[in-house]
Amino acid sequence: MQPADIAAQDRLIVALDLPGVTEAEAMIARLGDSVSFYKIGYQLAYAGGLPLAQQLAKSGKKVFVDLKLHDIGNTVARGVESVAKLGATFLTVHAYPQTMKAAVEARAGSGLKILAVTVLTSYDDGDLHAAGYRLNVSDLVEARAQQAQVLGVDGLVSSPEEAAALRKIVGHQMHLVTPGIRPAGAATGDQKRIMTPARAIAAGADYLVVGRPVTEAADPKAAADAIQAEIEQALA
Ligand SMILES: O=C(O)c1cc(=O)[nH]c(=O)n1[C@@H]1O[C@H](COP(=O)(O)O)[C@@H](O)[C@H]1O
Repeated sequence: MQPADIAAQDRLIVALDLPGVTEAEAMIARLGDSVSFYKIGYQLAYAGGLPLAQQLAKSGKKVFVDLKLHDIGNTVARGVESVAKLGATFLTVHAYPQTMKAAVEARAGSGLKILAVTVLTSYDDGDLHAAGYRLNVSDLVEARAQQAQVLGVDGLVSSPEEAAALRKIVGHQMHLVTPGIRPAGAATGDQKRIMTPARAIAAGADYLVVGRPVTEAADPKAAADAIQAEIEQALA
Protein backbone atom coordinates (compact mmCIF):
# COMPACT_ATOMS: atom_id res chain seq x y z
CA MET A 1 0.00 0.00 0.00
CA GLN A 2 1.37 3.41 -0.99
CA PRO A 3 1.31 6.13 1.70
CA ALA A 4 -1.16 8.11 -0.41
CA ASP A 5 -3.58 5.20 -0.04
CA ILE A 6 -3.56 5.36 3.77
CA ALA A 7 -6.65 7.12 5.12
CA ALA A 8 -5.55 10.19 7.09
CA GLN A 9 -7.43 8.97 10.16
CA ASP A 10 -5.62 5.62 10.15
CA ARG A 11 -2.25 7.34 10.44
CA LEU A 12 -2.68 7.90 14.18
CA ILE A 13 -2.16 4.70 16.15
CA VAL A 14 -3.05 5.07 19.82
CA ALA A 15 -1.04 2.84 22.17
CA LEU A 16 -3.38 1.29 24.73
CA ASP A 17 -0.68 1.07 27.41
CA LEU A 18 -3.21 0.54 30.19
CA PRO A 19 -3.46 -1.94 33.09
CA GLY A 20 -6.36 -4.04 31.86
CA VAL A 21 -9.19 -4.67 29.44
CA THR A 22 -11.69 -2.62 31.49
CA GLU A 23 -9.48 0.47 31.31
CA ALA A 24 -8.75 -0.15 27.62
CA GLU A 25 -12.43 -0.51 26.74
CA ALA A 26 -13.22 2.70 28.62
CA MET A 27 -10.48 4.52 26.68
CA ILE A 28 -11.72 3.14 23.34
CA ALA A 29 -15.27 4.30 24.21
CA ARG A 30 -14.00 7.79 25.12
CA LEU A 31 -12.02 8.08 21.89
CA GLY A 32 -14.98 6.87 19.80
CA ASP A 33 -14.74 7.71 16.11
CA SER A 34 -11.64 9.88 16.64
CA VAL A 35 -9.35 6.82 16.54
CA SER A 36 -9.47 3.90 14.10
CA PHE A 37 -6.12 2.22 14.85
CA TYR A 38 -5.00 0.86 18.24
CA LYS A 39 -1.79 -0.70 19.49
CA ILE A 40 -1.78 -3.41 22.15
CA GLY A 41 1.64 -3.92 23.72
CA TYR A 42 3.24 -5.64 26.72
CA GLN A 43 1.13 -4.11 29.47
CA LEU A 44 -2.28 -4.90 28.02
CA ALA A 45 -1.34 -8.07 26.10
CA TYR A 46 -0.15 -9.70 29.34
CA ALA A 47 -3.35 -8.60 31.08
CA GLY A 48 -5.92 -10.22 28.78
CA GLY A 49 -5.49 -7.85 25.83
CA LEU A 50 -5.18 -10.38 23.01
CA PRO A 51 -8.88 -11.36 22.96
CA LEU A 52 -9.56 -7.60 22.96
CA ALA A 53 -7.29 -7.28 19.91
CA GLN A 54 -9.41 -9.89 18.14
CA GLN A 55 -12.64 -8.20 19.19
CA LEU A 56 -11.41 -4.78 18.03
CA ALA A 57 -10.39 -6.18 14.65
CA LYS A 58 -13.81 -7.82 14.27
CA SER A 59 -15.50 -4.50 15.12
CA GLY A 60 -13.73 -2.80 12.21
CA LYS A 61 -10.85 -1.10 14.05
CA LYS A 62 -7.29 -1.75 12.93
CA VAL A 63 -4.98 -3.40 15.45
CA PHE A 64 -1.22 -3.34 15.91
CA VAL A 65 -0.03 -6.16 18.19
CA ASP A 66 3.26 -4.91 19.61
CA LEU A 67 4.99 -7.96 21.10
CA LYS A 68 8.47 -7.17 19.75
CA LEU A 69 9.20 -10.85 19.22
CA HIS A 70 12.79 -12.08 19.33
CA ASP A 71 13.66 -15.77 19.86
CA ILE A 72 14.91 -18.75 17.88
CA GLY A 73 13.35 -18.85 14.43
CA ASN A 74 10.95 -21.72 15.10
CA THR A 75 9.52 -20.04 18.20
CA VAL A 76 9.11 -16.73 16.38
CA ALA A 77 7.36 -18.45 13.47
CA ARG A 78 4.89 -20.28 15.71
CA GLY A 79 4.16 -17.06 17.61
CA VAL A 80 3.53 -15.18 14.38
CA GLU A 81 1.09 -17.89 13.26
CA SER A 82 -0.88 -17.46 16.50
CA VAL A 83 -0.98 -13.66 16.20
CA ALA A 84 -2.08 -13.92 12.54
CA LYS A 85 -5.27 -15.64 13.73
CA LEU A 86 -6.28 -12.53 15.74
CA GLY A 87 -7.00 -10.48 12.62
CA ALA A 88 -4.40 -7.85 13.47
CA THR A 89 -2.83 -5.59 10.84
CA PHE A 90 0.69 -5.19 12.30
CA LEU A 91 2.98 -7.25 14.55
CA THR A 92 6.43 -6.13 15.71
CA VAL A 93 9.62 -8.18 15.86
CA HIS A 94 13.10 -6.98 16.70
CA ALA A 95 15.19 -6.32 13.59
CA TYR A 96 17.53 -9.31 13.80
CA PRO A 97 17.94 -11.25 10.53
CA GLN A 98 16.92 -14.72 11.84
CA THR A 99 13.91 -13.24 13.61
CA MET A 100 12.74 -11.17 10.65
CA LYS A 101 13.19 -14.08 8.22
CA ALA A 102 11.16 -16.45 10.41
CA ALA A 103 8.41 -13.88 10.92
CA VAL A 104 8.08 -13.02 7.23
CA GLU A 105 7.86 -16.68 6.23
CA ALA A 106 5.29 -17.44 8.94
CA ARG A 107 2.97 -14.55 8.05
CA ALA A 108 2.72 -15.61 4.39
CA GLY A 109 -0.86 -16.04 3.27
CA SER A 110 -2.31 -14.12 6.22
CA GLY A 111 -3.33 -10.46 6.32
CA LEU A 112 -0.73 -9.76 9.02
CA LYS A 113 2.14 -7.40 8.25
CA ILE A 114 5.48 -7.62 10.03
CA LEU A 115 7.14 -4.47 11.35
CA ALA A 116 10.83 -4.60 12.32
CA VAL A 117 11.82 -2.44 15.30
CA THR A 118 15.12 -0.87 14.25
CA VAL A 119 16.45 0.99 17.33
CA LEU A 120 14.10 1.83 20.19
CA THR A 121 13.19 5.51 20.45
CA SER A 122 14.32 5.59 24.08
CA TYR A 123 17.91 4.89 22.93
CA ASP A 124 20.57 7.39 21.96
CA ASP A 125 24.14 6.71 20.84
CA GLY A 126 25.32 6.35 24.44
CA ASP A 127 22.66 3.73 25.18
CA LEU A 128 23.69 1.74 22.11
CA HIS A 129 27.35 1.83 23.10
CA ALA A 130 26.41 0.74 26.64
CA ALA A 131 24.59 -2.23 25.09
CA GLY A 132 27.74 -3.25 23.23
CA TYR A 133 27.08 -1.78 19.78
CA ARG A 134 29.79 0.07 17.85
CA LEU A 135 27.40 1.76 15.42
CA ASN A 136 25.59 4.97 16.25
CA VAL A 137 21.79 5.16 16.11
CA SER A 138 21.41 6.41 12.55
CA ASP A 139 23.91 3.89 11.12
CA LEU A 140 22.32 0.94 12.95
CA VAL A 141 18.79 2.02 11.95
CA GLU A 142 19.86 2.23 8.31
CA ALA A 143 21.74 -1.09 8.37
CA ARG A 144 18.74 -2.85 9.90
CA ALA A 145 16.37 -1.22 7.42
CA GLN A 146 18.45 -2.54 4.53
CA GLN A 147 18.43 -6.05 6.01
CA ALA A 148 14.69 -5.86 6.65
CA GLN A 149 14.03 -4.78 3.07
CA VAL A 150 16.07 -7.65 1.62
CA LEU A 151 14.18 -10.12 3.84
CA GLY A 152 10.78 -8.87 2.67
CA VAL A 153 9.67 -7.27 5.94
CA ASP A 154 6.54 -5.12 5.49
CA GLY A 155 7.50 -2.09 7.55
CA LEU A 156 9.94 -0.42 9.93
CA VAL A 157 9.56 1.09 13.38
CA SER A 158 11.97 3.93 14.03
CA SER A 159 12.02 7.41 15.42
CA PRO A 160 10.69 10.08 13.05
CA GLU A 161 14.23 11.48 13.21
CA GLU A 162 15.28 8.68 10.85
CA ALA A 163 12.16 8.73 8.65
CA ALA A 164 13.55 10.89 5.84
CA ALA A 165 16.74 8.82 5.54
CA LEU A 166 14.75 5.57 5.65
CA ARG A 167 12.39 6.76 2.93
CA LYS A 168 15.41 7.29 0.67
CA ILE A 169 16.56 3.71 1.36
CA VAL A 170 13.26 1.80 1.15
CA GLY A 171 11.21 4.11 -1.08
CA HIS A 172 7.49 3.52 -0.65
CA GLN A 173 7.76 -0.25 -0.48
CA MET A 174 7.76 -0.39 3.31
CA HIS A 175 5.51 1.20 5.94
CA LEU A 176 7.33 3.69 8.17
CA VAL A 177 5.81 3.58 11.65
CA THR A 178 7.12 6.12 14.14
CA PRO A 179 6.67 6.26 17.91
CA GLY A 180 8.51 8.99 19.83
CA ILE A 181 5.76 11.45 18.89
CA ARG A 182 5.30 14.44 21.17
CA PRO A 183 2.93 17.30 20.38
CA ALA A 184 4.52 20.68 21.19
CA GLY A 185 4.78 21.11 24.95
CA ALA A 186 4.03 17.44 25.80
CA ALA A 187 6.18 15.70 28.42
CA THR A 188 9.03 13.72 26.84
CA GLY A 189 9.02 10.96 29.46
CA ASP A 190 11.52 8.20 28.67
CA GLN A 191 11.62 8.95 24.92
CA LYS A 192 14.91 10.35 23.56
CA ARG A 193 14.36 10.65 19.78
CA ILE A 194 11.14 12.63 19.39
CA MET A 195 9.27 14.86 16.94
CA THR A 196 5.91 16.60 16.75
CA PRO A 197 3.14 14.94 14.70
CA ALA A 198 3.42 17.54 11.92
CA ARG A 199 7.19 17.21 11.61
CA ALA A 200 7.00 13.40 11.63
CA ILE A 201 4.52 13.40 8.74
CA ALA A 202 6.62 15.96 6.86
CA ALA A 203 9.67 13.72 7.38
CA GLY A 204 7.86 10.87 5.63
CA ALA A 205 6.30 8.81 8.43
CA ASP A 206 3.22 6.81 7.37
CA TYR A 207 1.90 6.07 10.86
CA LEU A 208 2.42 7.85 14.19
CA VAL A 209 2.25 5.80 17.39
CA VAL A 210 1.12 7.89 20.35
CA GLY A 211 0.51 6.66 23.88
CA ARG A 212 0.70 8.89 26.95
CA PRO A 213 0.06 12.23 25.19
CA VAL A 214 -3.41 10.81 24.43
CA THR A 215 -4.16 8.29 27.18
CA GLU A 216 -2.88 10.48 30.02
CA ALA A 217 -4.46 13.70 28.72
CA ALA A 218 -7.23 15.25 30.78
CA ASP A 219 -9.39 14.92 27.66
CA PRO A 220 -8.02 12.03 25.54
CA LYS A 221 -10.52 12.59 22.71
CA ALA A 222 -9.55 16.27 22.42
CA ALA A 223 -5.86 15.27 22.43
CA ALA A 224 -6.45 12.68 19.67
CA ASP A 225 -8.51 15.15 17.63
CA ALA A 226 -5.72 17.75 17.89
CA ILE A 227 -3.16 15.21 16.63
CA GLN A 228 -5.48 14.15 13.79
CA ALA A 229 -5.90 17.81 12.80
CA GLU A 230 -2.10 18.29 12.85
CA ILE A 231 -1.66 15.20 10.65
CA GLU A 232 -4.26 16.39 8.15
CA GLN A 233 -2.68 19.83 7.98
CA ALA A 234 0.76 18.33 7.39
CA LEU A 235 -0.60 16.15 4.58
CA ALA A 236 -2.43 19.04 2.85
O1 LIG B 1 7.26 -0.70 18.77
C1 LIG B 1 6.81 0.34 19.27
O2 LIG B 1 5.64 0.65 19.13
C2 LIG B 1 7.76 1.24 19.94
C3 LIG B 1 9.05 1.23 19.45
C4 LIG B 1 9.96 2.22 19.88
O3 LIG B 1 11.10 2.30 19.42
N1 LIG B 1 9.54 3.13 20.80
C5 LIG B 1 8.27 3.12 21.33
O4 LIG B 1 7.96 4.00 22.15
N2 LIG B 1 7.39 2.14 20.94
C6 LIG B 1 6.04 2.06 21.56
O5 LIG B 1 5.31 3.25 21.26
C7 LIG B 1 4.55 3.67 22.39
C8 LIG B 1 4.95 5.08 22.74
O6 LIG B 1 4.24 5.51 23.85
P1 LIG B 1 4.33 7.00 24.40
O7 LIG B 1 5.79 7.28 24.68
O8 LIG B 1 3.50 6.95 25.64
O9 LIG B 1 3.77 7.89 23.32
C9 LIG B 1 4.79 2.66 23.50
O10 LIG B 1 3.71 1.74 23.51
C10 LIG B 1 6.08 1.94 23.09
O11 LIG B 1 6.07 0.58 23.47
